[in-house]
Parts: sequence; structure tokens; C-alpha cells
Amino acid sequence: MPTIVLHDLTLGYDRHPAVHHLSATIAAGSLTAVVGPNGAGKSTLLKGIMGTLPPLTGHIVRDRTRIAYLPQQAEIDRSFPIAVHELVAMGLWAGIGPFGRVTATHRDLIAKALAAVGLTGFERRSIAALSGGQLQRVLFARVLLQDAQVILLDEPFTAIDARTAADLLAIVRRWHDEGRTVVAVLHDMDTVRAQFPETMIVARELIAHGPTRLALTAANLLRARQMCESFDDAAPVCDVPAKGAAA
Ligand SMILES: Nc1ncnc2c1ncn2[C@@H]1O[C@H](COP(=O)(O)OP(=O)(O)OP(=O)(O)O)[C@@H](O)[C@H]1O
Repeated sequence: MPTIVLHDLTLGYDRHPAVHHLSATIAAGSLTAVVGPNGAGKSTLLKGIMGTLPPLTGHIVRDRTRIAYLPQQAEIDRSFPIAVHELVAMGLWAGIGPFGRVTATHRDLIAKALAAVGLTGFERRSIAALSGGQLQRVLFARVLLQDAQVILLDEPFTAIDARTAADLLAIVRRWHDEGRTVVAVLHDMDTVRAQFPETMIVARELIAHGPTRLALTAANLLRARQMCESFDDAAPVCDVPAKGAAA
């Protein structure tokens, strides 16, 4: 089972740091909520763990295991001419590559994943013709197909109705019961308190991390808000030396 260790991690864009000197250990099989104000660096952190955004300083240690990522809906180009079954089939890429042949067995897996998210019969529909909640179900089906040990979810329950949120939350619980490591960016603190045993509060740097009842306090949330409000987005490159660097 993979543990993810973040060592003094700084992530950013064009050398402007968005996440500063963050160190944390995400235990194998844990179910962790990442919370913090808008612009706090939560999505950036997921991209760093995913490996799509290389660290400016520090590093990440994790097993070379399969990792699945559910992006924010806003990052999906709905105008792209692709059908539901084609989008879900992308979950097979780690196994067969982007140009691999989708066999009858694969089609069966796609059908099962769509059934698991309540979208049987939607295979041929264009993603442009889906509601927001339906698209989120399709994205979950793609993650299901990836069969990854580490699953990163960016705002998986935002802008969907209560029924869809409950259905998708049940899938997240199942992943947790199966021993997978799940990290989800969330804004609804009630969901975090009720469903996520671990919480990480991020506000450009790590504010708190640990069991939700200890980490998710009013004082820590206030500190996170104050940190983000005082952060200068136009600040130059980070001037805090990496740990272990010569002064
Ligand atoms: N592609 C990018 N290029 C330049 N700056 C970026 C890019 N993506 C994010 N940022 C900046 O990095 C900072 C952190 O953004 P990020 O999206 O990680 O925050 P977040 O906590 O996920 O916010 P939200 O809750 O609003 O989704 C912000 O100042 C943002 O403007």
C-alpha cells in the first residue's frame, strides 16, 4: 500500500510559488479531505502529487503505483466532440495506451463502470449533452476503470444535487473500504466532518493535518483565511530557503 510523503514541497507557476514548503505524510489507505479558501493552492497540491506539476523545491516520495485524478469540472472542455463511452475508456489508457484497441472485455468494463454510477444507456451520448451531475458521474466512471491505488478528487461534489452527491460519496466510501488512498479537495465542511477521517488545511502553506476532529477547528480555518488574505499573489520568487540548503 502506498504512503505519500511530501518533503518541504513548494509548487508554483512560472516560479511563483502557490504552495510553500509543505511537509506531510498521507498514510496508505487513508481518506483525507483537503480544505482551504479559494486560491489556497489545493488544486495545485493535487497536481503536484499527481506529478503533472513538478516541484520548484522539495520532493514527493510515493510508490510507483497507479494514480487516478478527477479534475474540477471547470477544467473539462465540454465542447470537445467525444461520447460518454470514449471519455470513460480513457480510464483504460494506463493499461492499453491511448491508441490501444478497446476489446469486448473492455466494453464490458465500461458498461459496468457506467452502471455503477447509474448511467446505463448513456454510452453514445455526447458529453456536451450531459448535465453537470451526469458529467460528474461519467468522470467517476473513468476513475473506477483506472482501478488505481491512489485516487485524487478535485471538488468531486461541487455543483451537483444531493442525490448525486450521496451516490458518488458511496463510491468514495467503497474505495476507502477497499484500502485505496483517497485525497479529495472539498468546500463543504459538513461533508468533511461526517465522512472524512483525516483533514489537511492548506492556505499556501500547511495550516493543519491530522484527524478531522482535531485539525478542522474554527481557529485553524480562521488562520487559513487570514493567511490567504495576506498573501501577495504578485510576490516574486520564493525567498525561503529549502530545508537543508546553505544559508
Ligand atoms: N495554471 C496556472 N498558472 C498560473 N497561476 C496559477 C495556475 N493555476 C493556479 N494558479 C494560481 O495558483 C494559486 C493557487 O491556485 P489553486 O487553483 O491551486 O487554488 P485552490 O485552492 O484550488 O482554489 P479554488 O478553491 O478556488 O479552486 C492561485 O493564486 C492561482 O491563481
